[in-house]
Amino acid sequence: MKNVILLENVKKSFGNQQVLRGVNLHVEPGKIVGLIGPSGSGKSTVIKTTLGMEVSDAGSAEVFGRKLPNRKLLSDIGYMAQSDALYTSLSGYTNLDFFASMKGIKKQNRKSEINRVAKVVNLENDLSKPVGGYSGGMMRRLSLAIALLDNPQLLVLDEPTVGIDPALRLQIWDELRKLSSNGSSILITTHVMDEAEKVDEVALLLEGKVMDYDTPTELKAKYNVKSVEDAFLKAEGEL
Ligand SMILES: Nc1ncnc2c1ncn2[C@@H]1O[C@H](COP(=O)(O)OP(=O)(O)OP(=O)(O)O)[C@@H](O)[C@H]1O
Repeated sequence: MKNVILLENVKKSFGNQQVLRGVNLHVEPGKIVGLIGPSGSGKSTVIKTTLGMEVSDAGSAEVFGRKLPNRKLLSDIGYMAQSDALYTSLSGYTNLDFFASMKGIKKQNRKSEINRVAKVVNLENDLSKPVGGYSGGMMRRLSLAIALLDNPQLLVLDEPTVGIDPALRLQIWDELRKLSSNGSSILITTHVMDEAEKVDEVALLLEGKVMDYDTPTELKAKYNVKSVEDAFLKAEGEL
């Protein structure tokens, strides 16, 4: 399979606001693709139409060569939404255990897998606490740990590092890189521009389209700037 994600000419309006005006995007196996764009440009909408959570008005969206939603494929995808979908009255451990069982991880393997993902996000000492008492950053970390369960073939992460300290961010990026070197693909949205330097390909979402798609190095060369942030600003016409 050439592309794990393939979006062709995807269009989406909400009422009379056209948010996506013909989005083309692909994610190849083992690649980390960063989707960046101004607030409100439609990054989450791209993700939701990819995963079949929003129905597009036109165009096609395929994951692993299939249209979503598709129950069978869902267990191969780790998705982290922008807002946390957690059971706040339950402990971190029980949340992880619930999602681990949803993903079909066998009971005898769950404990070690839960401890592994909790360690990646530094939550191993907070697992017995109820999630309702977690800080915002801790909830983001727990959501990310849930997405990482069972080393999915595809990770789709919507702003995963908001509210996460720089040191832990580095640790998380190490884990994402490890996953991708083992063949997993990752589509990630971010506002943190130094994270956009770490991806394999950057997709610039502007005016409802992917205006540019290239490696960070090529993008910087093309716009003759020193950072992805400046390339982004130049593409936006702000530099
Ligand atoms: N379900 C919906 N109903 C109506 N409007 C929506 C809906 N979902 C998104 N929108 C609108 O579509 C636009 C794009 O939203 P989206 O959340 O995709 O942007 P984003 O690039 O992810 O933004 P941010 O970076 O701020 O998270 C916004 O103007 C938003 O108000």
